[in-house]
Amino acid sequence: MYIEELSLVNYRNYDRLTIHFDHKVNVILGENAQGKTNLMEAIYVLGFTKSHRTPRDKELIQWDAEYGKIKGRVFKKNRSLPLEVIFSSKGKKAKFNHIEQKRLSDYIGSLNIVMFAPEDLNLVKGSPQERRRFIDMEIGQIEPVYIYHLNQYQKILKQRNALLKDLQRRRTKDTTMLQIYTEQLAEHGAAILFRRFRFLKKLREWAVPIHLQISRDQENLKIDYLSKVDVSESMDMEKMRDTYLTEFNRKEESEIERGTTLIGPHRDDLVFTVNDRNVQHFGSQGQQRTTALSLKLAEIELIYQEVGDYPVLLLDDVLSELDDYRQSHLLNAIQGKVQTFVTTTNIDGIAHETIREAEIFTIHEGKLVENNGLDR
Ligand SMILES: Nc1ncnc2c1ncn2[C@@H]1O[C@H](COP(=O)(O)OP(=O)(O)OP(=O)(O)O)[C@@H](O)[C@H]1O
Repeated sequence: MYIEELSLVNYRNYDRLTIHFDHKVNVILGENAQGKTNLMEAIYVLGFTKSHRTPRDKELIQWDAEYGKIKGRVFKKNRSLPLEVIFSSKGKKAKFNHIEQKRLSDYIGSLNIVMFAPEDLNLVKGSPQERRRFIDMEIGQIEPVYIYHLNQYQKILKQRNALLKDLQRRRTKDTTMLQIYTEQLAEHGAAILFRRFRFLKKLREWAVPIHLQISRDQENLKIDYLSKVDVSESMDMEKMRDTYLTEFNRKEESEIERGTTLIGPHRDDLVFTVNDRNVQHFGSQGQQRTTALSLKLAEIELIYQEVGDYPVLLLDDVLSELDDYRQSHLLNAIQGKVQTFVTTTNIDGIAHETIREAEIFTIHEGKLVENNGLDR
């Protein structure tokens, strides 16, 4: 799939902008703080209806404007489809093929995106929350029902934690309501966990050989799921739910004492091992970067396998962070098959032929000042 056209109205530092993109590689060139990342973010938001940089949608609307709009035309499966996401003080709306989607989970998946930004290089080293976010976003766009379970889970978790705090304060023994929340949490928790295991199994199939190749046959990558509950990939969803229920019952007293939910997918993590050493704690920066790159490349292939179309790839300021070898591995892997957007302040630092053939858009203060691409 690829984006044919993008229009912005009152989005961040863009008043109005319409761009027609090349279906291969597009370079967004500009000095610092001109709006390169804002443009990448807009594409990301068109796919996910939320930003990768902020949880606050209000920040996406241009200062002093009433609303902000992103419109795009995506070519996939031989059709050109209009997408639209609008933000205002009343909330956000997402339209697919001119029809407003009631639930955002019905919209997500319309445009598949893989983003690789400098902060992703910290995926291995960063907090468990970052790794959970990574799997959640990826599963969500392949299987939107996952988003429904995640949203439900978060809602119930909040209510359950409030109740646990209340029980802690009141020191009551009546846990009828807690039981109801526990059952609901176990149900959605198992739906999440089951899909995470399934996703990881497929991710490994791609990421392990890619990692071996990038490391010139030197590094064996392992990806494990870390849970506080004794669950395994071979369990079915029902068994996972029962395991959660048993564990919640066992932990009930300590949960009330602590006033919070102690187990569940919101506490889980991923562990990356290279040649039997934990990369997070013992990996070199190079190994951590190779791991992040292998995961991103694996994601691209996995989306192709699952949805039958390559996603759009956003490389925000990341190429210059990779050494020449990793840079050309990445660009060789996507060459000719994945529509790619690259931001940079200086194109000279990227020698690869893919970039030399790219369409180049120069951005200055939220305006497209030059489009000197293929017809240079
Ligand atoms: N809601 C908003 N309304 C108007 N302008 C905004 C808004 N949010 C951010 N900006 C402006 O957008 C600009 C930053 O753009 P962006 O983050 O895309 O920079 P960039 O071109 O990627 O630069 P760098 O290379 O430094 O990352 C800043 O000038 C900032 O003031």
